[in-house]
Amino acid sequence: MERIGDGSSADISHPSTTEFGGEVPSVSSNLFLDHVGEVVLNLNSDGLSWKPVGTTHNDMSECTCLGIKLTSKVETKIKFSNIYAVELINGGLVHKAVLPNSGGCLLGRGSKMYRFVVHGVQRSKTNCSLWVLATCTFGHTDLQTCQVWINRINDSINKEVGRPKNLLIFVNPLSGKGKGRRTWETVAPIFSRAKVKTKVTVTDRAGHAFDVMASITDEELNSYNGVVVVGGDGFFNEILNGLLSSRHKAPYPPAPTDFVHLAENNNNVYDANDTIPETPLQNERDPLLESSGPSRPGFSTCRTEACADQDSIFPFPNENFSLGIIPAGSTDAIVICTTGARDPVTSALDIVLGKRVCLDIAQVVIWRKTSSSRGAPSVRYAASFAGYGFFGDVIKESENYRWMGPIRYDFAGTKVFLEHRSYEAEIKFLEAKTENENQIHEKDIQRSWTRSLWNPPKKSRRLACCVNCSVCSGSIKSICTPSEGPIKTDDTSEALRWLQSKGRFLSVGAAVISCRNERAPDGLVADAHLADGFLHLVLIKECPRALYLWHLTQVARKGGEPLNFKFVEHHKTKAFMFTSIGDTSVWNLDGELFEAHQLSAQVFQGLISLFAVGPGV
Ligand SMILES: Nc1ncnc2c1ncn2[C@@H]1O[C@H](COP(=O)(O)OP(=O)(O)OP(=O)(O)O)[C@@H](O)[C@H]1O
Repeated sequence: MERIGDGSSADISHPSTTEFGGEVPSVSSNLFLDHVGEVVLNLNSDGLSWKPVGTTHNDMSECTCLGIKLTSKVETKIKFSNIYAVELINGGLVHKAVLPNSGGCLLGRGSKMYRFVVHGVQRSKTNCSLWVLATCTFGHTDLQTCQVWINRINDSINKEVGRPKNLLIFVNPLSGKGKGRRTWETVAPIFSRAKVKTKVTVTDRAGHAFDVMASITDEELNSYNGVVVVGGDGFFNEILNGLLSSRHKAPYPPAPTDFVHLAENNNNVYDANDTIPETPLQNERDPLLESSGPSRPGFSTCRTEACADQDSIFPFPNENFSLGIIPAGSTDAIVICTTGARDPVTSALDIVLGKRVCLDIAQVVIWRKTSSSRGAPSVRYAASFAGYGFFGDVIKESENYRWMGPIRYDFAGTKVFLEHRSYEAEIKFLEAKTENENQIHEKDIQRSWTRSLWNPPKKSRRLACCVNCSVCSGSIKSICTPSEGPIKTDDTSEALRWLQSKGRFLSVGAAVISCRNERAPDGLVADAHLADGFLHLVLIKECPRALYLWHLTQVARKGGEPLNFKFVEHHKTKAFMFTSIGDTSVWNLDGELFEAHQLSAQVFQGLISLFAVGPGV
């Protein structure tokens, strides 16, 4: 064991074992810990541990430190994986111990010390999804001793893999009733403390971030470890599309054999198995989006020449590049699904600590905006949800009440619910391996449900996504494995079979993830996972308003069973094609609106890496 210090502090004992699995500590010295007194601080390969001089472990169970009450001896250690910064602070007094029996010599009044702060995190005691900051101030009369400790700790945390060093940040100042900038100011010190370089862009219009992401060269993008969005789901969607639109090369989603798309202007026949063309697909502006800003794009594409000419050096998935979200929006479903909380500090800490999960992404191809349009197809990406009918109408209506802030969704939702509109459509979807099993299971439940309306149905088997989710990690071996998609139509080993649902629908939804949010605590589809490689189609057939209300109340209830109704179909699928018949609603993609008379969608498993740990249960 190596000792740091000039011997001015009290003698240290030489523990033969430590808190870390019996390993002998490599470094140890006596320091003064704020609010505790003199401690023996040990550093070994896992982290730091400390013990007040002259106390036993049992005494430690009552000690107060880190600005919080420590309730057990296990909290007298912190792993390097939970430390994000260490810094020297101005000399000053180290406060006396709060424990009368902390032992050792306490500093007398007026004794000056050099001090350094270890910035760490720990899980909240009341909500296991939340990180709380845990700071620990150590002092010593010798500056050199402090400096050696700082260097040692820094060396160790620099060895932690996957921590970002350089990030591109986009702040939407208008998110969630104008709280984007304030949210960034709250968490910015975490990034500077962790010595993460940030290039911050506060957007000045809708589409600004999309333009930057679409036009930035791959070379410049590669100089960053990721892009962090300070805003809501819609803003994240904008950046996701800016990132992928010009870089993600993949065929269109598979389509039923009878599908042909003839584009009028150039007589091009688009085959669903074509790779998406490199040239801009569509430069029309989406009239639905006009009201939101003067130059908001319909997410066509705006690649600059500089970018268009080069071969992509930006693979997906990309283990060196992750997206991050610091929630500041009105819904923040993606953050809630990926962190289990809606807390800017937790998200910022996940980012600086380099925690990552893989995220499925849906590619949506709009073949026809209206029944008569014959333009070339255009492509968008979604991270959480694509919804039509009720979901589209609510977002469209809510745009008129943006000034209300998040409450606009409740207001618009009530209005649209009372109108009770349904839309005729045909949905063809690929049969998933488990589909038969699901259908049988769901039919059983539906039968029992309709037989006895007053008895609650048997709970369906649910396996919600969680931290270290076995479904997601079973599907994706590591974040650097290539994604499974696209789905191949010529895959003879397992013939693709198309199933169909046709009729009048109150809504058609495809959830990529569970879409948990404050109005739907289990999400729209409770057992949709972050990276299960499936789209979860939820088709709500026309039904009496009272039953639809019943369904909605189940969505809004923790432990509710919104899928267990006769008029609700739930299908896990890899791809689907939607065609409207007659009147059309609008589509809502991660909260963003667009028109589509006909579209197809497929999922890319684990396409994106996101700074998060997954939801606590
Ligand atoms: N400076 C800006 N001015 C106007 N609109 C902007 C600006 N920057 C981004 N936007 C657009 O604002 C829209 C909504 O943003 P965001 O998703 O952050 O907030 P929200 O709608 O309040 O939250 P949520 O999507 O979670 O419901 C996005 O589509 C984004 O393109």
